[in-house]
Amino acid sequence: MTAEISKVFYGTFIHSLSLKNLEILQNTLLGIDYFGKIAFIEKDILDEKTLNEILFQWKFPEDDVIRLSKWQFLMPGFVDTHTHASQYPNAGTGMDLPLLDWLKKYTFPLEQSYSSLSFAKKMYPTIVSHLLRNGTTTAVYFATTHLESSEYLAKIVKEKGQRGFVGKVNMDCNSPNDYVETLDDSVKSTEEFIDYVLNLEEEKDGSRLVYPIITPRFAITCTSQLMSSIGSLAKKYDIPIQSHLSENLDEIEFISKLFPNLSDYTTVYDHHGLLNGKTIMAHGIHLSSKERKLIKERNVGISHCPTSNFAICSGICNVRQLLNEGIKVGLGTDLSGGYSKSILNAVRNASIASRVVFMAIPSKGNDKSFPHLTLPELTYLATMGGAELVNLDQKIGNFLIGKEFDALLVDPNCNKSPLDIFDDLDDFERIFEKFMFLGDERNLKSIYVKGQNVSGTDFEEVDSHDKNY
Ligand SMILES: O=c1[nH]c(=O)c2nc[nH]c2[nH]1
Ligand SMILES: [Zn+2]
Repeated sequence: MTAEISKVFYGTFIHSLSLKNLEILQNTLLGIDYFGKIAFIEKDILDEKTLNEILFQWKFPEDDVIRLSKWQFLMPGFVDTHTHASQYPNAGTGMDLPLLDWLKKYTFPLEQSYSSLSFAKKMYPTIVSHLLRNGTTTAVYFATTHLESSEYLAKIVKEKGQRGFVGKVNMDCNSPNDYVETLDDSVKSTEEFIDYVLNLEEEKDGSRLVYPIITPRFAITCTSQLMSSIGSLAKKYDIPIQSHLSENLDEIEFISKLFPNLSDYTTVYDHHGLLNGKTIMAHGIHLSSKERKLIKERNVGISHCPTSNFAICSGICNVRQLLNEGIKVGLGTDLSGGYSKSILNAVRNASIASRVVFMAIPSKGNDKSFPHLTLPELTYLATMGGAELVNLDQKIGNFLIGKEFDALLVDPNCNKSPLDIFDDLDDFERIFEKFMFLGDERNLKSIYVKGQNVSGTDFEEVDSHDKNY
């Protein structure tokens, strides 16, 4: 017992041990060291004497313990595995067109505005704050093609204390005349961007919270040469890759015309060296079984973005099938195809999407059980599943000793809470389910990344019935 302890919580912890196993730990004491790592977890502490003995061993003052009040709990922070920070100003608008028309009419013109750094300075701090405030402790961002604005987004993510992957977008064809790069510029500025992000100041333990991610927008807007070149950069710097895959039927048809010698959309990315265990592909709705097999073989993760899929009518991803086939899945908000910045909203729409898939397939025989995504599965996708996609599952995603403490202190009983608790009826499992389906940022009393409370000054104080903090 050598680690110095910086924080100790006592109360209820809810987290995923696996897709099927949601663990609820009550009367639990959890300590965090000065590097933000979980140093100890002691379960079933039912009396003050035992509690004090443990605190004494860890040389931690009893008065400094953060005691959660009745019905409060801590859960792992959310991982948003796919979102476009640049598109936030359009969130909640422009849901009347399918993908390719939507890009042309609404999305490309907005993204072009980020050629101005002062526009980026107005927008990016707001979106990063909103995501954090909604419990997203790790986010995987698309910026735009613009180097300076993309660097600024990475700087803001770092300053606000969020864990993040930031991508400067690459696009050198099939794009508007005023929003397209040359092959050379695209590759050069991407390498400059990587260098900038990798040189942002490290954490006190030498690790980093913000990483660059290679971001070919999608195979429609990238030439073969561009995809191969930035695939090489991903290899050279050993950094992750993100893009879009099989979102919309017109998109897939366009791809087959652009790459007639390659058998399908997934193979296009594979051919250009873009598929590996650090690749995140958004959507993956209309994949053939051959494509799913390749995705599994390459250990690529799929970011399921149901709100976006419903809003711009792209289709409904059969997540159950992906999971059954052993493909990694996380959740994404996909702003602004998706209108909501909250992973809680993605959880709810993932639940609905899975029920729609079930209803669209005529039920067979006597088995009337729903193959919809369950609460433990949805929780896993929003936390551990996301951590797997960003290859941080050994570091974050649940509460195990040695992991970094990325967590949400949830107060289901806060002032103006969107959910009601009935003491005679409810238990922690029901309260947790209510939070996942009814809760919102008002319920998030504190947000921790690597043990630091990042709730910050731009957060409104959430009233509480309890004065322990
Ligand atoms: O949902 C999406 N949002 C985008 O910005 C985009 N670009 C290519 N494909 C895309 N899909
Ligand atoms: Zn997207």
